[in-house]
Formats: sequence, C-alpha cells, structure tokens
Amino acid sequence: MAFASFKEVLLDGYKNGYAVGQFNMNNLEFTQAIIEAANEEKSPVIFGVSEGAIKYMGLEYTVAMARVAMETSKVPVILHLDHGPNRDLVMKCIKAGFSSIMIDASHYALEENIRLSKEIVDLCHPVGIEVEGELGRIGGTEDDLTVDERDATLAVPADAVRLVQESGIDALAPAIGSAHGPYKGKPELAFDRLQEIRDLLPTTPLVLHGGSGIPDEDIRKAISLGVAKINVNTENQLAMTAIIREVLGKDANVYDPRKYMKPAREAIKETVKQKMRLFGSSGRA
Ligand SMILES: O=C(O)C[C@@H](O)[C@H](O)C(=O)COP(=O)(O)O
Ligand SMILES: [Zn+2]
Repeated sequence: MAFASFKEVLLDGYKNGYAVGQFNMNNLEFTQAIIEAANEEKSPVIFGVSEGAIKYMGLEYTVAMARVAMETSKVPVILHLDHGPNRDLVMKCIKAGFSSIMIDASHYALEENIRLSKEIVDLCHPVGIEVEGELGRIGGTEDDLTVDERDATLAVPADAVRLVQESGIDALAPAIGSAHGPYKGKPELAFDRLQEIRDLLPTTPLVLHGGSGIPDEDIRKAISLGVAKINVNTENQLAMTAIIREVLGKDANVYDPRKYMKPAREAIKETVKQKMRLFGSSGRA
C-alpha cells in the first residue's frame, strides 16, 4: 500500500461536488481517531502536519504513525505538509516519506510567492509529489504564528491566476475571510471572491483553511464554488480538551492518562466523522 495521490483525490472531490477533509495530526490519539473515522465513514482522508507538530512529534514518528494508519486501512490516505515554510523542511519531508506538500509563501509579495512556490513545484513534481500554494493572508493563529485580523487580506483573483499558472501548483488556498483558530464573531466568507477565482481557474481545486467554526451552510456553499479540501484542527483540539477537562473535573483521583485519552480520542473521532458527512466525502472511498 502507498499513500494516495493528492491531485487525484482532490480532483475527484472537485468534479463530484464534495471536499476531502485535512485533519491535523497532533499526537498518536489524533492519528488513531482520524483514521478510524475515515474507515468508518469510508472516506478519503488527509493527515495535515505543520512544522510545529513535526517539532512536537518528531519527523520519524510522524511518518511512522501515518504509514501504519495508511497500511491498516482501506481508504485513500494522504500525508501532507501543512503550511510548509521553506525548502529545507520540504526536502526533509519528501525524504521522510510525505506524499504531498503545502508551500506557504503567502506572507511574501506576489513575485516572491510565485518564485518560491515554483521552486518547490520543481523539486516535488519530478518525484511524483503534488503541491498546494497559498495566496492572501489568512487571519488567526496557525501553529506558532498569529496573523492579526487587521492584517488579513483577501486573495486577489488576478494574482491567483498568476500564482497557479506561473508556479504550476496543483491546488490553491486563497484567503477568503476564514481564520485559523476559534472565531471571535460569525465568520464572513467572501463568496464573491471565491466565485471569481473559481471562474478564472476552472480546473484548479481550491482549499479552505480555518475550517473550524464555519456554519454548515457556508461550508456547503464553499464546496459548491470549487473548494475540494477543507482543513480542520481547532474543532478537534477543542473536543479533545473539553472531555479531558470534564473527566479530570469529575474525579481528582484520575492519574492514568488512558482514562482521559481514550474518551478524548473518541471525541476527536466523532468530530471528524461529522465533518466528513458535512463535506460529502463519506462513502466516497
Ligand atoms: O494550526 C495548525 O496547526 C493547522 C492549521 O493551520 C490548518 O492548516 C488549518 O487551516 C486548520 O484551521 P482551524 O480548523 O481553524 O484550526
Ligand atoms: Zn491553515
């Protein structure tokens, strides 16, 4: 068994009107919960791993856990570098066995975003690895980086065309008003902007970051406008932490981590299953 093709999985969603969830790996329990949910829902699944998560889990453990999950399951599984910051980490992830890469050069000016994204595509495509790029600035806290909401900027459609065509990326994450982490108010997605980008790039699967806390009807609308991958992390973290608080709050004598990590794993699994149903990926594997 091998990891599945990022482009094939996304294109199937794109053509058939559903999105595949990227769920971030933070530890063993996340890995188990995500793959169990995917198997029970018969859904393709993407393990997203950020630089911070790699530092926390270790690169070898990360790949080993994802590989065991992939080899023991019957659904397409992808191991994706999330918000890859530079060539160095991308190279390490390719060598370690990641199956796709996100290069996030969105904090640079357009020309530099295109240059760095193309450099990563030129590294990845010859070895069969597909690449996601990002345009505009997504607000909120992602990994160890916080972008103040006032500094968040929507992706410019003409720039999206240049980034995709000149770098050769396989999927595009345009900033359309979603944010990483918990939302302070109701999220306001710029659907007109999403529509414009989709019309200009009718064959490129789009990616929605900051997928936690977005109302179901907005998720469905985003999918109808070309979003084929949705990233979720915060909702899983909140579900896990809430149950651990509850278990420890009820009984101060609990000290065995298995007593609270087991229900925590179940809580993540339920959250992931609900997302797979909402995204329409259930039953697609
Ligand atoms: O913060 C991370 O480690 C991962 C996120 O950046 C991920 O790419 C994402 O977009 C998930 O957003 P969230 O659901 O708002 O955490
Ligand atoms: Zn993100």
